[in-house]
Amino acid sequence: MTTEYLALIRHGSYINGQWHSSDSVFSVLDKATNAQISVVANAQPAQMCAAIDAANNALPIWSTHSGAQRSQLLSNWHTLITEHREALAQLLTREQGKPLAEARAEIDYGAGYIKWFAAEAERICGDVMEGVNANQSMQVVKKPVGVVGAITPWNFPNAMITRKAAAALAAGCTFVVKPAADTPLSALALAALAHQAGIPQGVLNVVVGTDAQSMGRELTQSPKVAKLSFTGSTKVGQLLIKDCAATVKRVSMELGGNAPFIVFDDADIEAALEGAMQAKFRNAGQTCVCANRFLVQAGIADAFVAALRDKVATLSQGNGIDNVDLGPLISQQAAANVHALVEDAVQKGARRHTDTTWNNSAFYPPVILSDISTDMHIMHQEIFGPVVALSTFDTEEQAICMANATEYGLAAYFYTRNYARMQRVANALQFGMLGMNQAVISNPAAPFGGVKHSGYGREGSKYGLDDYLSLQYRCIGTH
Ligand SMILES: NC(=O)c1ccc[n+]([C@@H]2O[C@H](COP(=O)([O-])OP(=O)(O)OC[C@H]3O[C@@H](n4cnc5c(N)ncnc54)[C@H](O)[C@@H]3O)[C@@H](O)[C@H]2O)c1
Ligand SMILES: O=C[C@H](O)CS(=O)(=O)O
Repeated sequence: MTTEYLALIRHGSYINGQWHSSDSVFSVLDKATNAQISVVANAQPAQMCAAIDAANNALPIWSTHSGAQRSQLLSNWHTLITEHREALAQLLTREQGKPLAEARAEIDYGAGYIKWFAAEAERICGDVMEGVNANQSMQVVKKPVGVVGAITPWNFPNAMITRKAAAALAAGCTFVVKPAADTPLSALALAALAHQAGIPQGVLNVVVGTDAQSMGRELTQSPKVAKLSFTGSTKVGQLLIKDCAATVKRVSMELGGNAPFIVFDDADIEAALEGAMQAKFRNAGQTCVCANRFLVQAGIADAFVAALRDKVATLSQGNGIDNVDLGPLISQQAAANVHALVEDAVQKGARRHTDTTWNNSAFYPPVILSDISTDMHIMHQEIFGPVVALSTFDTEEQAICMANATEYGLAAYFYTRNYARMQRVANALQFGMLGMNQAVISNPAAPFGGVKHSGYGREGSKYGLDDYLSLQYRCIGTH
């Protein structure tokens, strides 16, 4: 298997159907062992420029492909990804750290977006309408926006690319992506399989390197790039939005989150506990939709914490390539950031319910804290680690107010068996996605995205193509 996943890697950027070397290289490390997996050519801004030119030159060819032809090529890509699922998953686990079972699930999830948009490519429809007078008819035609630039994060190095690329290519756009320097190999493996699938040169380009700022600037400032699709932190998203203003680009922003996980005293507690484990510990807490703030009704809080502690105690932690529940965080520094949030909370009065200690490595142990208050940083920042931060509430109104008290608005979760309460709370929560007695909510058929500082635009679902299409209105004189 090792040879297979290594065979998927090409050691440089994929531009215009060719693999590019560079004057310098950077190492990609196994996140569990810190051993070097591979070295990769470190792209320079000029190579990002070349990728943008390649995508621009490929536009006429690609947009003359019919929807059915684009669909077939996307289906070929999907088939190859599925055939190489295990090799892709092992590669992903090594460069990102997540347990192999989660990596396999991510490959399936990412491939699911390609399958979804292969079908959508054949369903791009406009409108034909009667004119407002006898000698007139009107048409609305959907057209690809053009060259799409994308910048993606390290926490889902496969699915965050396919979630964008599949929609862009289905719409008839061409695509240039800069993945995170921590996890370039999954992106390059996707490029290798896209090449094998017959996706024409220049249609999909992957530019890997460590100089994110310079390469990002090429994307935001090039007049040839019609749209920028970003997934990452809100802080970086805000910078990119500003930088795209000069060329009036369309932007999609999938940004940070601060998800509340509300448990009412009329909830199915066992279901809520299972949901809490799913919503908190996936990818060791490093997902944008992870439960970040647990809000539990006061009367059941002690029992909930005790039962959750018992479940957390069963979690295994270690090298993701083994059969563990929690892998390492993306870096030792990431673990230190999580620890700083825990220490701040404890110093300000939070109560610790786990006797784990951090050994200063990238492996951060699961922690449960209660008595969290609003003066603690952990209440307001993405934890991005396996830490439960729990507060209590008395009334439904208080729970809603606490849940909405954040600048973020990506995902929120709540558990109740009272139908009227379910409707009231759903209507009151200011988030793009709700898990109602459900903790795993992401799938290709769903419109994934947020509001407020979690961004805008939707990925997946029947709405997912809208971000890559523009409308042309045609008023036709029939005299
Ligand atoms: N909403 C979503 O769908 C979603 C999905 C995954 C991750 N995220 C968010 O992403 C963050 C974690 O990922 P991360 O640490 O990679 O985020 P990040 O914002 O630090 O980096 C994301 C990408 O942006 C690039 N980048 C960083 N600074 C840049 C700059 N100045 N100019 C251009 N590009 C730049 C990085 O190289 C990376 O490719 C969290 O906030 C998480 O919530 C959101
Ligand atoms: O971290 C962000 C991802 O979008 C999470 S999910 O896999 O889409 O739920």
